[in-house]
Amino acid sequence: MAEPIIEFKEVAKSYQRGDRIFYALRHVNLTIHEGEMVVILGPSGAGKSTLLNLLGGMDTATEGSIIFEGVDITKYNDNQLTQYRAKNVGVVFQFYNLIPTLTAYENVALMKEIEENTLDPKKCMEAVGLGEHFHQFPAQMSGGEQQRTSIARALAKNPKLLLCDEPTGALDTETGRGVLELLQKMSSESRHTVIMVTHNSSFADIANKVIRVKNGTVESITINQKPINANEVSW
Ligand SMILES: Nc1ncnc2c1ncn2[C@@H]1O[C@H](COP(=O)(O)OP(=O)(O)OP(=O)(O)O)[C@@H](O)[C@H]1O
Repeated sequence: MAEPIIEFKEVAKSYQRGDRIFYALRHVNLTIHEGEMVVILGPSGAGKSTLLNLLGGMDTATEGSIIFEGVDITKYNDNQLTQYRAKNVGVVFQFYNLIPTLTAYENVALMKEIEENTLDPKKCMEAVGLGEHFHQFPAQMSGGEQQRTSIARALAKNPKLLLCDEPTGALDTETGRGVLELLQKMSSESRHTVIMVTHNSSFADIANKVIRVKNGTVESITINQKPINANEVSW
């Protein structure tokens, strides 16, 4: 069994709403192992994005501990949290978030300007099957190609955690399946820990671990002994 990469112990995230405290998440206990493909499922407003943001150090917990490789990141100050994100976390969004005035290659290569120890942008683009598209601007690419570019950009950081928020949400089934296959390959072959938030319960079948979130709590965590290949998933 691989080592746990991240653990949540009694984690909560609350907000003050008027004179009340509102919990976006509470009593969250979970363990994610290196190289796992994890799917976080749940209805709108359940707390999925909150969970993803806490995993990525993009938000801070109000209670509990988040242990990454043995260190409690809830104790980090802003600088340490920035370092945590820079070194360990890549994010893929539903609407790609590419810079429209840069080519696909430049969008990926931009990481070199911002982060240390990045991977060769050319190799990252080839890894996602975009070897032929270096010089195209986002507007000249299909949705699937843009999402592959945004995955290549996230991979250029060589992140331990690859966090994906509805990565197929703007894509048709066939193209979405290609993106899921790529993400599954990232976890099984390159040992990236891939954590994906989705509304789509069919994606549970491709994950090693499925975390179901409802009304701000983790309703269940299930392990798939035999995840199906992403090219077989239908929705
Ligand atoms: N900054 C904030 N201030 C106050 N409440 C917030 C804040 N961020 C999130 N919430 C609340 O926390 C709850 C969970 O939100 P979250 O975005 O995590 O849900 P979600 O499961 O990702 O939903 P969706 O699928 O619609 O994106 C919601 O009720 C939301 O209104």
